[in-house]
Amino acid sequence: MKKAIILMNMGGASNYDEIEIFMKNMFNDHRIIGAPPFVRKNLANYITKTRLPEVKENYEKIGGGSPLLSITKSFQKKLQERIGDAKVEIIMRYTPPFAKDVLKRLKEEGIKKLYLIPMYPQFSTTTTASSIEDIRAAAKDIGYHPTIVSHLHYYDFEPYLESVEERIIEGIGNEDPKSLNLIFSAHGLPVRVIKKGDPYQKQVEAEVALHVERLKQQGVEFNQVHLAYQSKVGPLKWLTPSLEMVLEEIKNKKALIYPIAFTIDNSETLFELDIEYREVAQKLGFKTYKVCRCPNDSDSFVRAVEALYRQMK
Ligand SMILES: C=CC1=C(C)c2cc3[nH]c(cc4nc(cc5[nH]c(cc1n2)c(C)c5CCC(=O)O)C(CCC(=O)O)=C4C)c(C)c3C=C
Ligand SMILES: [Fe+2]
Ligand SMILES: [Fe+2]
Repeated sequence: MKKAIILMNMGGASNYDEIEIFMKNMFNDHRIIGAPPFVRKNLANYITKTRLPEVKENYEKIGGGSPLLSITKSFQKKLQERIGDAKVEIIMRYTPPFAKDVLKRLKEEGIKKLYLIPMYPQFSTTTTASSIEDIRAAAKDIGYHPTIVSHLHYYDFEPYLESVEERIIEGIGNEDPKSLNLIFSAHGLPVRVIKKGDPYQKQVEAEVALHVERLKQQGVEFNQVHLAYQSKVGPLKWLTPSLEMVLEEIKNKKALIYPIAFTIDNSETLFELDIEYREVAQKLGFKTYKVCRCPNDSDSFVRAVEALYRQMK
């Protein structure tokens, strides 16, 4: 039977033209903004218009676009080299490649089964659920009825944890870990979303605990370990403590940041963490401020996703 693995992610603006597309699509997603469709459409246009100039400037500082798609393509190529019995495809939620276009092609190619794998380790209704819904709706729209199986999360999957710890150890470099404060920085979410039952925060916390324990077993202990939330937008109350709050409370002024909600580097890691929060840390007098890379297209992460696929029935 002809099969395809679908790597699902949010998307990122690869160039200036895609910034508006990304923002409009994101703010029109009912999983992101829970207002009725008409209100959401107007709100999406308003937020996009007001945020656009600032967001454009931010992307300029990381070379004019998000690296999310290009790194994902490299990951796709490496995964495809290891997988002979299925095609590996990418579907982004807010920027191309869109679900409808990819699925039309797969329908024509006679692909009968889809294995959906999120590039998000923790499940959230705002990310993984939104992508799965989008793919199911697009398939229905074009009259395509493959068997669909989905992986919902892998925050506790050993091969994935290993690929993260490899990056943390790489980030430590020549420093003594006991002199560093490790901050796991997770993309924030409105508290309202968590109160409705979204398991994201619980899964992030559980993953942090697993890393602390596993790193200790590898002889890697830090001065302190923290969990913080980044990327707040809009007036709602979001998860705390924010990364800024945590940086303010650290006494030894030496921080190593690990972006725990992403597997692929993007504007939130390259711009927000590596540029914006670095400036905050410098103002606060940090002597060390390092941001770990995401697993990206590392062999260990490619092997982890291959292992996830092999578990799917
Ligand atoms: C407005 C609400 C938002 C929610 C809820 C949200 C959840 C969420 N997002 C990611 C991953 C990514 N977000 C990225 C960018 C981004 N996210 C929001 C807003 C929400 N995200 C905005 C407005 C933006 C654009 C940048 C900005 O204006 O700050 C990206 C980066 C894409 C790129 O360009 O490289 C990623 C990745 C997760 C994991 C998540 C919930 C758990
Ligand atoms: Fe986001
Ligand atoms: Fe952000």
